[in-house]
Amino acid sequence: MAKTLVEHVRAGLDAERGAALAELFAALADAAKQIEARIRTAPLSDALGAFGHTNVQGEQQQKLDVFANDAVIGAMRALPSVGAVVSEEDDEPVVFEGKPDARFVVITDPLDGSSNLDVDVNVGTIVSVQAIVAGEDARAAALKPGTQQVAALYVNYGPATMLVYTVGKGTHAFTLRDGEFLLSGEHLAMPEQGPYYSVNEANAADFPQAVRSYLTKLRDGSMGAKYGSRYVGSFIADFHRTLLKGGVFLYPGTAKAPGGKLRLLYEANPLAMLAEQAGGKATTAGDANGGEVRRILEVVPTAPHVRTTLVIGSTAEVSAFGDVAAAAASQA
Ligand SMILES: O=P(O)(O)OC[C@H]1O[C@](O)(COP(=O)(O)O)[C@@H](O)[C@@H]1O
Ligand SMILES: [Mg+2]
Ligand SMILES: [Mg+2]
Repeated sequence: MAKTLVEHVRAGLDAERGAALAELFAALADAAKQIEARIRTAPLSDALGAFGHTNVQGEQQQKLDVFANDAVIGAMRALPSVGAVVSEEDDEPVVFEGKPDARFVVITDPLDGSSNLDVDVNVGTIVSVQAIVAGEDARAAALKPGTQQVAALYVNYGPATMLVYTVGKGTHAFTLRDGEFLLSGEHLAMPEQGPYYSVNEANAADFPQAVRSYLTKLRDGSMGAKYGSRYVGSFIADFHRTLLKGGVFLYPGTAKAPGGKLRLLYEANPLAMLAEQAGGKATTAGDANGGEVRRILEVVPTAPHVRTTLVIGSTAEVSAFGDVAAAAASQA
């Protein structure tokens, strides 16, 4: 009989911590089941389309962004252990008063891949968990580097609904069946080198020279293999494939977003932790002059919605990017 999510989390940790995180994951899984049910029948209801409000990112919120946000916040509000939620959809942290035993701040992208919602393509939910250290307010607790994450998880609403998590003891996958997330992949190992690169090449003209040289290297076979290209446009879907098959996903700086598009706290950090726990790697993509490439998890966040450039995936490809960027910087 396949292990349930709660059983697996409890089994991997000491009793006290296991119980607290199992309770948190069970509540997140319940929120994910609500979101999954809404997405699955969305074309039959009025669940699709714009909500008619612009969020702190300047993006048109989709109705399902708001639904997913309410589902996650609602589930966290009910838990004594969660002091606040930092969400892509809310300008400021949502702080829950009157919780003396609060020990976690939950940081979330309630619905990732919103541009794909109306066309029935994979979307996801992303969560990072930071501890609230005594005397810290929610915002300070959230603005810690990714190395201090207590846990990270995502849900991929695809042909199957899958939940992938880490608490720093490997990366594990679960599949939803009959209302239960059941273990379907334990201690996932990202291949050291993979067949695909994934980037929005429509922005290629704006990419820093180092990124353009790197993409040429992936295309011309000088990495010892000729790569295929895959880009879904939902970070979760592109990451999930990279986790299972290997390769690399990049979101470098562009003219529109020189500092990158993806958000450090609730997109890059949790997936970087999951990647590293599966033997992969995640770095920034440097700046316009190929400048310093840094381990994502060591970047100190300056604000809840700060963006970052990103290169994430198999060690061979991500390390090769670091080498290309270093060479470009030495010539600059
Ligand atoms: O359309 P672009 O510029 O390639 O951006 C796609 C990226 O934007 C995102 O949709 C941003 O995430 P949200 O949908 O949560 O805002 C990522 O999922 C995806 O990787
Ligand atoms: Mg997102
Ligand atoms: Mg989102």
